[in-house]
Amino acid sequence: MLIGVIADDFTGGSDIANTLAKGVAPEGGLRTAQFCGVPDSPAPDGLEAGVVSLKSRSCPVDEAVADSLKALDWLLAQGCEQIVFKYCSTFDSTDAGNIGPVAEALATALDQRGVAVCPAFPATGRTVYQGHLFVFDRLLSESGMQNHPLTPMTDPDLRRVLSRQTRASVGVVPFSTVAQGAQAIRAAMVDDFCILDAVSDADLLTLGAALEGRALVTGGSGIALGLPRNFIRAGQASGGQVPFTPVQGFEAILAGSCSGATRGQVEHHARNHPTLAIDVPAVMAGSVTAQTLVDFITNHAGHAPLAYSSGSPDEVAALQTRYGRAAVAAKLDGLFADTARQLVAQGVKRLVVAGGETSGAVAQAVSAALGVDAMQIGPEIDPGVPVLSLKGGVTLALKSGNFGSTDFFAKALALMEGTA
Ligand SMILES: Nc1ncnc2c1ncn2[C@@H]1O[C@H](COP(=O)(O)OP(=O)(O)OP(=O)(O)O)[C@@H](O)[C@H]1O
Ligand SMILES: O=C(O)[C@@H](O)C(=O)CO
Repeated sequence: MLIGVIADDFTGGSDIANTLAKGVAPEGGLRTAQFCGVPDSPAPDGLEAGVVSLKSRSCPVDEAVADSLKALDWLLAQGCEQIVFKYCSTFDSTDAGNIGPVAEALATALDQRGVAVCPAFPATGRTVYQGHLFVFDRLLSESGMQNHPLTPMTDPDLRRVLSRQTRASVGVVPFSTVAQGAQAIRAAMVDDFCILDAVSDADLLTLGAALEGRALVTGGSGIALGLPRNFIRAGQASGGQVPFTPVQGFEAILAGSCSGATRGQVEHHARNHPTLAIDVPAVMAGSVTAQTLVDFITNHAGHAPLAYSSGSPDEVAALQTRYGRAAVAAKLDGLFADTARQLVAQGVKRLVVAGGETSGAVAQAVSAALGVDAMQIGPEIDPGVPVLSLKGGVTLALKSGNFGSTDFFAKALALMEGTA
């Protein structure tokens, strides 16, 4: 392996695996697989990039650092020459972490300064200008992310946000420097951490060239856009993916994301498909369980059934006040994981999941049930979301909360069975 990624959640892992597998013309991408957690055996032969997906975005800082360092050790043991720490394109974190402490631990372990920090992902509207993060035409803090259930983002100034999470120096390489090209960018990367402006894919390709040979890079999936070609041009990689085989069979959609995009997708899907709105107080009381969801799904197999907990910011806030933020999240993650486990036992073939935490819980349950940790990267459903193929003819789609078009759920299921 040449590029090794440590992703702080599973949808983010899928997102960057998709970028690395696709690459850009004319070189194309790298042979890439996504792993559920840190594997305890070597990677399959022939891979050029590997993405270790962790659930380290919202866990305690010490755990996030320890898991990330373990992932680093495994990736280095697979021969990786460049490590990417992948976090959310909306920089999801709190003043306690986990982006700063994890980035700092990785930089120390790899003895790196001048480490790139760039969450830009222009294809989904995330751009960085003068060190400030935008989602389409809004600053991050006015984009809806200020209401996120676990990591509310109320400050769009990434230098300030990251400085609250680390003692290291944080600087900005502004757009005017990025526009001057790779050499100017490299010369300007003098701080411990350097927030890199990028407003287009062309900027990301310039950054990719500037980051050639760096042992550590951090960012959203966009920062990986220009990295495969460095290895392909140097003759170290040849690229090309394992062809995707569509699968038929019973299907389910599970949504735990409360983001605006997911709630729009839920509303759209509910117009023409069987839909179960999960009663969260009943889940907390134990009267709605995984069995409730599985019964609903199996009763509606063949009609794209959706079970969702997604609620509005007011509903989420009320539930968190009543039960505690962590308690609701843990209960719902457990519910979705148990549901996925039972669905695998019943032979589910196509499973679409919305939300990073939710996807982590589900993907871990599915991979454990199937006894696999490597997932092959299939066709892209929407920017940042590929179909994943697992052993046993099971396909997964792990959708970041805010990604995907309104008809994402039906589109994903159709692509999995080759009818899109
Ligand atoms: N109705 C609800 N009330 C309170 N919390 C909820 C509710 N529904 C889901 N949650 C919790 O909110 C969190 C949503 O996070 P998740 O990462 O799955 O989605 P997201 O943040 O929109 O996605 P992403 O991380 O990809 O942007 C989960 O921990 C989930 O358990
Ligand atoms: O970068 C993003 O926005 C996504 O890959 C993600 O990490 C959301 O969970």
